Formats: sequence, C-alpha cells, structure tokens
Amino acid sequence: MDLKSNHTSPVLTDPPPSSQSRLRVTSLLTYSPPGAVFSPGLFLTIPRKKSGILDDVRACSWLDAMKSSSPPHRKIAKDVNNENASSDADVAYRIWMVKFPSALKSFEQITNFAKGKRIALFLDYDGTLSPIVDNPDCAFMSDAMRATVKKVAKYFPTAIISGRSRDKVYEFVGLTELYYAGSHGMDIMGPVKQSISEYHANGFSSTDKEGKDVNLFQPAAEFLPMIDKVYRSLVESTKAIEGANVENNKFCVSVHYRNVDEKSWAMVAQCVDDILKDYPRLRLTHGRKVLEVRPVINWDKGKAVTFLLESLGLNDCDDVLPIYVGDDRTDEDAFKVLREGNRGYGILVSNVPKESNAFYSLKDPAEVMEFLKSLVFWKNSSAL
Ligand SMILES: O=P(O)(O)OC[C@H]1O[C@H](O[C@H]2O[C@H](CO)[C@@H](O)[C@H](O)[C@H]2O)[C@H](O)[C@@H](O)[C@@H]1O
Repeated sequence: MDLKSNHTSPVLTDPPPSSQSRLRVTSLLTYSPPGAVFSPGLFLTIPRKKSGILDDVRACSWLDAMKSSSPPHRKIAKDVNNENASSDADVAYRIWMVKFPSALKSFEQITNFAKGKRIALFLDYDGTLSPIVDNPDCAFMSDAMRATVKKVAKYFPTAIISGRSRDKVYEFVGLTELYYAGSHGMDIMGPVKQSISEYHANGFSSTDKEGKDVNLFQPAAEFLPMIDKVYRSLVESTKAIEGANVENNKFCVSVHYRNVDEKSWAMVAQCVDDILKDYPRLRLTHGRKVLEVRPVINWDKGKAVTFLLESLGLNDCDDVLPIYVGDDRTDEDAFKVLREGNRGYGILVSNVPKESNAFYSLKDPAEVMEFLKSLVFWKNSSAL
C-alpha cells in the first residue's frame, strides 16, 4: 500500500444490513488470504440462530480449523511401534524442506543477496522468540534470546510484530531499542523520523517508556470500547468451560482453548460465534489453539511491515532487504507482502510441513536464535 497516497482510514464500513446473519468466509478458513474478507462477494448468506449449537456446517469447519491449528510436535525419539509413523513424518518434512529450505543451511545464499543492502528485521513473538507454552502469561523468552535480539538490533532496525497487546509484548521482551507493533499490527509504536500523523488520522505523537519521542499508529482506535466489552462478555460466557482462557490484546481478543478438553471445543466456538453474531464489525481468525476476535479492518501484519518500513524511510528502496520471521497464520500476511513485491524474505518457524508464503524455514525458536546470531557474526565479519 502506498501510504503517502492513501489518506483514508483503513477501517472498513459495515457490511450492508441483512435480515439474515451472514457468515464471513474468513470464519471458515484456517487462515484468511489477505483481501478475502473485504469483498462483499465473499460473504456467505447462512441463516444464523441466536441460540442453540453451532450450525453443523460451520461447526465442522471451525472444529477442523481448531484441530489443525497447532500440530503436535514431531517426535524426535522413535519408539518401535511408532517407527513407521515417525519416518513418514520425517520424509514429509524433508520433502517440505525442499520447498522451504532451512534459513540456516541457506545462510550463504541469504547473505549473498543481502550484500550491499540494509537488512530490516521483523520478528513475531510467540512461537518465534519464545516457545509455545500452556499458559500464555508464562511465555517468557530466554535471557540468551533477549541478548541475541539486543545484539541484532544494534546492526539492523528491528521490530517485534505480535498478536499480543503492545504493552504485554514489551513487558516480555523489555528492549527499548526495538520498534513494537501489538494487536497483530493494529498498535504500532514507531520512529518519529517520518511523521506518521502526517499521513493518517489514526497516527499521533507520543513518548515511550524512556521518554523518547515516538509515533503511535492505531488504525482500529475506534474499536477500543467495543473490544473491551467483547472481552468482558467472553470472560463471562466461557467461565464455565474448564481451561478456557480469554486474553485482552487491546484491539483484539484471544480465546485460548489449548487447555480445554477437546470435547468442549465446540462450546468455546459457540461462545465466540455468539459474539460475532452480535458484532458484525468483528471477525474471527485462527491461531495456535486460539480463536481471535478482531475488527473488520483492512489492516494486518503485512500492512504493519509496510507501514514500519515507510516510517523508517526504508520502503521501496532497492538497497533494503526486509526479513520477517514468524510461526503463525497471521504472519502469512507479512510473508505475502514480502514475496509479492519480491521485496524480502519470509522465514516460517515450523517443525511440521505447512503451506506458506515464506521462502525459508527454521525449526523452532532455538534455530531462530542461531539464525539471528549468524546475522550478527556475518555483519561483524563483513565490516572487517
Ligand atoms: O503474533 P504472536 O506474537 O505469535 O502472538 C500470537 C498469539 O500468541 C499467544 O498465544 C500463543 O502462545 C501461547 C504461549 O505460548 C500459547 O499458550 C497459545 O496456545 C498460542 O496461541 C498469545 O497468548 C495470543 O494472545 C497471541 O495472539
């Protein structure tokens, strides 16, 4: 998106009223191709009841998406009975890696391409810098990872782009030298170099935790009271479901079902569906064992990457190589932006085969750390 030429708000207008509730296509997809939600032609018309169990067709799609939302880790150790299953998984993973080669093994290729270019780094948080854990409040990154991110940010402009609220992800990472985008890019704290407010009604100047001048960009600002209300409703409606956990991510709400017995997943989906019926300006996306309710606006992690590049003065420059590392479906929007414009590299963190718009892969956060360390080493040695 050309930010300079787009002075309009990214907030989309309400879909036209209908006597029937309409189910957005995105609700049915495991991840939504960017743009899919916004075309009126992509709205399905399905009568929706206010109460009762989820309609069968939607229940199946939601539950399928919920089941596939965070594949179990691949078994490293093989037991005798499982040997065939394990080796099948290994073969499938190796075949997949032909399409998405390891960013570590392809490091020379990446740095050859990066020669003479300025790298800009974009890092997702959960599952990328910190391992996936049962309790979202305990997804701490290791001190070693923090030290590595700190080093990497010395050499390359670095931003964290997370589904968490910006405050929460800052609390986890704790590095003032980075840029932060929370709520899947709907809450960006960026540099003042190029005034964001100059281009967008939703941008304004502020100061960070250290009193440094920054620009804030919140394209979904008008949704704040609605999201807060929805958060409280979901806390209330899911409280009887053992293990369900609702997280307020400021401009979106996450309903976690990782610790809910699979038999009760339909109940979790029902609570979310009831909310979506009441709030047509909100939509659903799927994450790793999490249902996320967010505003229907034309904004995502991909747009956040473009926005940050623009505000860093690095957009549309032939000598800039953006690299985005992420593990989640919401990161695909960013991978797609980099791939489509042939602008940079997406690196998918996954230890199982997944369809993706990324170019390369890394197995887990440990490999992410190794990759970041290699970048620092390469930069140091190429400066000699
Ligand atoms: O964009 P991200 O930084 O990857 O954030 C996406 C969501 O991550 C968190 O949930 C995931 O990680 C949790 C901790 O490991 C895990 O328990 C949960 O099952 C995962 O879905 C976070 O809690 C969500 O709010 C983020 O939207």
